[in-house]
Amino acid sequence: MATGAGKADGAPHVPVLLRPLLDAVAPLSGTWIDGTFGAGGYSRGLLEGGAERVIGIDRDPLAHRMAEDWIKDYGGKLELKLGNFADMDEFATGVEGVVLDLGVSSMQLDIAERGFSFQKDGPLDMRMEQSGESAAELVKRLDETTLADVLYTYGEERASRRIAKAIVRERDREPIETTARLSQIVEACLPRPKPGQSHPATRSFQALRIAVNDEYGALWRGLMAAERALKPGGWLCVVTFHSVEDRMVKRFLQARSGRLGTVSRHAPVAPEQEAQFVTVTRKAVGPDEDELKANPRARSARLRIGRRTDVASGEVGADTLNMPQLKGKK
Ligand SMILES: C[S@@+](CC[C@H](N)C(=O)[O-])C[C@H]1O[C@@H](n2cnc3c(N)ncnc32)[C@H](O)[C@@H]1O
Repeated sequence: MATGAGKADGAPHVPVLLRPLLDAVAPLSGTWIDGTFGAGGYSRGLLEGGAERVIGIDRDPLAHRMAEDWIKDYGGKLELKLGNFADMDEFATGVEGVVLDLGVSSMQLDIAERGFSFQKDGPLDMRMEQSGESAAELVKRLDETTLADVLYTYGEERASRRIAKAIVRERDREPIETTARLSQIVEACLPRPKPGQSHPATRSFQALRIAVNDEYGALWRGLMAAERALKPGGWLCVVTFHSVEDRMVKRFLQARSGRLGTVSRHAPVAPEQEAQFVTVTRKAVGPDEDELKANPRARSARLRIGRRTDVASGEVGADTLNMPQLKGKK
């Protein structure tokens, strides 16, 4: 079996929380959708664990190029589709399971030209699909208030207004076109981090990446698409890397398992509804000590799993999921 999967010019992508996921859904069988193929770590884990077929989806053409060499080793058992997991039920329905391992891969972060990382100087790009509006164009186009809202809502950046003001001031002097320049502008707005704290630009880069790739919109539509794609008894497994995403998945599973509770303390309790899912993980599963030692990137990862019932699907509103909405955006 080829072993080169997942290597770009840096370290290979190490799959996060794969072991607890495989243990929770064992014994594996049938067809699975891996909606975030990346370096194919989950797809290989599923097939080697007993799944009969895996349909991998990735919106980044890089993931496809990097899989070319080794994917044929799996014969027809592993198929890779270029697309968004928000449309996964167009690729397959009646599946045994869906896995989503959200965010970006190490390969994407490691290539400076992709512009995802504040640790590598490159063009301010951040587009997973390598098409559409780049982060540099977004930073150029948005007005100060909307920029601040993006940083606050998508990155939970409390200094959002200060940073947005600095971005607007600096872009008037000279367009902000590189990751290093944006990183310096953000750093200058924030106190120096204490040991163990994350880099000051982490939240701003996360926010812009989420906006550029409409990641929350894709997650919301992807959860509903998974509901349509799964057969009764099928597994929905989602790994998230920050609290806003984790809350969306939690709310989705709560809402769809008839355990919505109160939306806020001012809202009435939602009426019981027929459950489309049974929640398997009441609490999100995080990495254990061994995984943390081996892979520090796993630090913020959280796994949630639900199991599909045989009740027909319906729409889930963005407000039901507490999906972050930018102010003034319909
Ligand atoms: C964290 S990596 C997945 C790594 C993978 N589980 C592995 O073990 O190699 C996330 C991948 O999902 C892709 N991705 C993110 N959002 C997506 C979406 N909405 N549709 C399709 N692919 C997406 C990214 O391009 C990236 O390659």
